Amino acid sequence: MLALYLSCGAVALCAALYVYMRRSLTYWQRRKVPVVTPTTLFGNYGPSILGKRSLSEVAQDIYNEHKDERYVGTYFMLTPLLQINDPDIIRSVFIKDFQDFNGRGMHSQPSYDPLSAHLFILAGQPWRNMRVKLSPTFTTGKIKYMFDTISECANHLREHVDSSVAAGGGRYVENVRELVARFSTDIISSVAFGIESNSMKNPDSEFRQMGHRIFESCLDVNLRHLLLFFGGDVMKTFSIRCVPAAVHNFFTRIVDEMIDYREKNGVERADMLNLLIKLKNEGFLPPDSNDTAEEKNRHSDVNESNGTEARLTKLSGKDIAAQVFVFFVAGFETTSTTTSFTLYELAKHPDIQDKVVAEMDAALAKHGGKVTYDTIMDLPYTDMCVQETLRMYPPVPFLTRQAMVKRQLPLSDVVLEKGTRLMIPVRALHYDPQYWDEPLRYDPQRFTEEAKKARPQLVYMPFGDGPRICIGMRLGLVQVKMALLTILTRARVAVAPDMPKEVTLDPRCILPSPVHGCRLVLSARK
Ligand code: HEM
Repeated sequence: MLALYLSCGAVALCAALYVYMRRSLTYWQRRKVPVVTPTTLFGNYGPSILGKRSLSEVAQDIYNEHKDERYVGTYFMLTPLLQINDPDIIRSVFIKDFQDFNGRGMHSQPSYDPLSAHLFILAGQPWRNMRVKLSPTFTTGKIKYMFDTISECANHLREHVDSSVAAGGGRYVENVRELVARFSTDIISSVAFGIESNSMKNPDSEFRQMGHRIFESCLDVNLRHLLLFFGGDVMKTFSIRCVPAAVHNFFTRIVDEMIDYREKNGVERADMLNLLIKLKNEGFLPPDSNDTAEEKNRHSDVNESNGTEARLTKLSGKDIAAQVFVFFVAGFETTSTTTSFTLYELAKHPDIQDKVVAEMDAALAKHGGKVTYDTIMDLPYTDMCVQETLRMYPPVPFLTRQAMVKRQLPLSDVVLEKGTRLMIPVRALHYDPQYWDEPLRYDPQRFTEEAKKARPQLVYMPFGDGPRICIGMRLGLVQVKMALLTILTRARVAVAPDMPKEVTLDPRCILPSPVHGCRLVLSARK
């Protein structure tokens, strides 16, 4: 009898589960939204969940198959995800109707996971307050203020290239992806934490190890990334943090110690931690004499109107830890990916490399042989190359937004429930032949002022757009150009013979990571 009850119970459970799944997977159909047929267990993201294709490549496949639709309903397992293909709708979501779409749909749980309360994850008023506070940290004036620290890291990179070239008798082979990851780690740990991580000299430095732990492709890390987007309730129920315990403990300990040390010893240093400690003690940062007129205006707007609440609230030690943590996470992998892919493309295109190097030599001659902030700003062609790299290899290949209220999707009659997630397939837009002639070809000329004006808005967004645009964009570009200048003024780059002809991205990594690294031959310049 018991066996009969158990069998009936199991059948009823399976039937209920089946009905629930079928109902979940007809969410878009019921709203008359064009839909990509999902599979029962994984929705439309099976290849990505199974580690066969990256999330952004799946979004790109969906885009290519459905690009006549302005938006298309998909499912991440059972979670509805509306993919937006139309740049006009994207513009409304990012800019015009931003107040209703200001979240990313990620989960912050400060009570047991203080590092998750950072700018990238926060939404609504807490995000707004934090953004108002942190924006003055990234102005031109503040980047100039940190420039000497960046230069010091570049000196270590130069010494490394010089000594390796000399040791190799004039040339050597290096995985530049790892090399520039070490350089970026040194910069971010130095400008954000005020700590010399010394990764250039010691590839196993603690900061470099943490970088590996955060982005390594393993089940633990991949699961946390997915849960951050799609499993807030699971994270809450089981008190799961956004990063493994070792990473959490490292960052919280180090920031506590640094704040304590600086406050006790009255230490001031030209870095972000210094600025954040000011935000902790005074609540706001005064404008800098080196800021542009636009930055100064924005600053006074912020302090006089909507910034009042933000101005009065002071940052806590935990807030500081979360923000420097996100500067590290958002700042090191993005810049090192961009630098290494630019070097790779220049190695494949010697004519473009010649033009870049000639421009660098001319800029150095103009600035008395010194690498200053102005030297870096005097590299317009190099900048076009970097922009083209960011088109072909966007370090953040998809973006998300979340409806903060029940409302219509702009320029449509679809009603979105509060909490609905939107997916913006950045990489797919960057490769659409409708906007980019021969998209597989590396061509910096796409970024002349005329070419940029001729293109529709919001088909190119390596830094996102609107009020949530990357806060570290200018700092990131300075870092990338500094690395390029340091390497290319010492050595010529060519693709190593053992590098495959085409780049294959690791399908298990959330950010683009070439499976075979990026092996280049560096030869002393004549
Ligand atoms: C080439 C380098 C970089 C690229 C391509 C990049 C790209 C991006 C993108 C696409 C976003 C999302 C924007 C959106 O949703 O509209 C973002 C946000 C962000 N980035 Fe960057 N980033 C870079 C460098 C940096 C650096 C150096 C830092 C800090 C040191 C940084 C800190 C952040 C932060 C804190 C956010 C969250 C902003 C917010 O939500 O208000 N990024 N970045």
